[in-house]
Amino acid sequence: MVGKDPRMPLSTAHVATSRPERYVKQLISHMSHKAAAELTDHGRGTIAFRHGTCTLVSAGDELILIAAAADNDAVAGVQDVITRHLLRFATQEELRIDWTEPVAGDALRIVDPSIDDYLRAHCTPADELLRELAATTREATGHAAGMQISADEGALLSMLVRLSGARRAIEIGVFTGYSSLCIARALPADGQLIACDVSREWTAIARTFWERAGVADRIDLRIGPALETLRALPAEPAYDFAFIDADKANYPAYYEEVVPRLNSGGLLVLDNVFLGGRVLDPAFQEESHLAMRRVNEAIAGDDRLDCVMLPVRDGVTLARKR
Ligand SMILES: C[S@@+](CC[C@H](N)C(=O)[O-])C[C@H]1O[C@@H](n2cnc3c(N)ncnc32)[C@H](O)[C@@H]1O
Repeated sequence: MVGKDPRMPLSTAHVATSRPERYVKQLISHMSHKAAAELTDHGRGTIAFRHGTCTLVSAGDELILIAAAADNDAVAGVQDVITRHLLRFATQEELRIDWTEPVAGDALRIVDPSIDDYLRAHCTPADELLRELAATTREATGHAAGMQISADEGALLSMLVRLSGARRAIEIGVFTGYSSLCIARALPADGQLIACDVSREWTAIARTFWERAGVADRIDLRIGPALETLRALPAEPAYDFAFIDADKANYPAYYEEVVPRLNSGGLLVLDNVFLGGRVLDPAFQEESHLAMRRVNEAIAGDDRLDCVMLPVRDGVTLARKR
């Protein structure tokens, strides 16, 4: 992180246009003489100026711009350069470029609190056993209990496993077993979940709840660094569902190991892809931030996968193998 306050305000703009891709290319090509400008294969570009960055995304009939810099004045500088050039390039249409007020990455509200209350009130609620597991986790693990997935995310996992008809699943990051329980219960009786974690202490709680739920025989708990566990599995496609929710710095490696092992039509789910909004804010440069940006970028550009990123809790990516 840089300086005392690591946050960098960022601001976005959606520009309606029939030629977003062309503007991304033009901006990148023009700016590459004055700044570090880079174009990816999938219509996204980034321009790193001395005082800030701008990410450009061609999205259907929209050009999405994300400007970030050290302070509001510097954001305004990035906005100004991009706006002026875009208006100059748009000789055949009149563009409207309205930037949002700058906000720091870790101060973003992913979902409005009222919507959040409303959606929680309209999901199938967690049953008694899941509620007891959440309460036991709070009692036994204190602060760490915040790592547990929420009831609505658990319901989403169960729904996805059932919808995908998955039989064989892998989970990376068990903790006290909430997500494993949601996945395992949604598998058929002869289904199997390989559950990876390093902690014997936390997964001991998980085991008691899996027993009580009657799914312990479907769960194969592997204690040890998950990367080693994954690498020890046969490299061919064999799994229908994978959930990644462990140490963030290893997300790119987990993704690399999981995708080849997924069957065609198999689903990869990743939790915490926003890192509390920090992925958007270039001031955050810890290993976990860099890794999450890298994996988000890689998945979006991966021709083996179709993906959507959902604003569920701290961000959930669904990637289906083609
Ligand atoms: C966010 S918690 C998982 C929460 C869980 N999915 C749930 O629903 O409660 C992350 C877990 O990853 C585990 N973990 C961290 N580093 C790991 C590693 N290198 N290999 C395997 N597990 C790891 C931690 O022990 C912790 O239990």
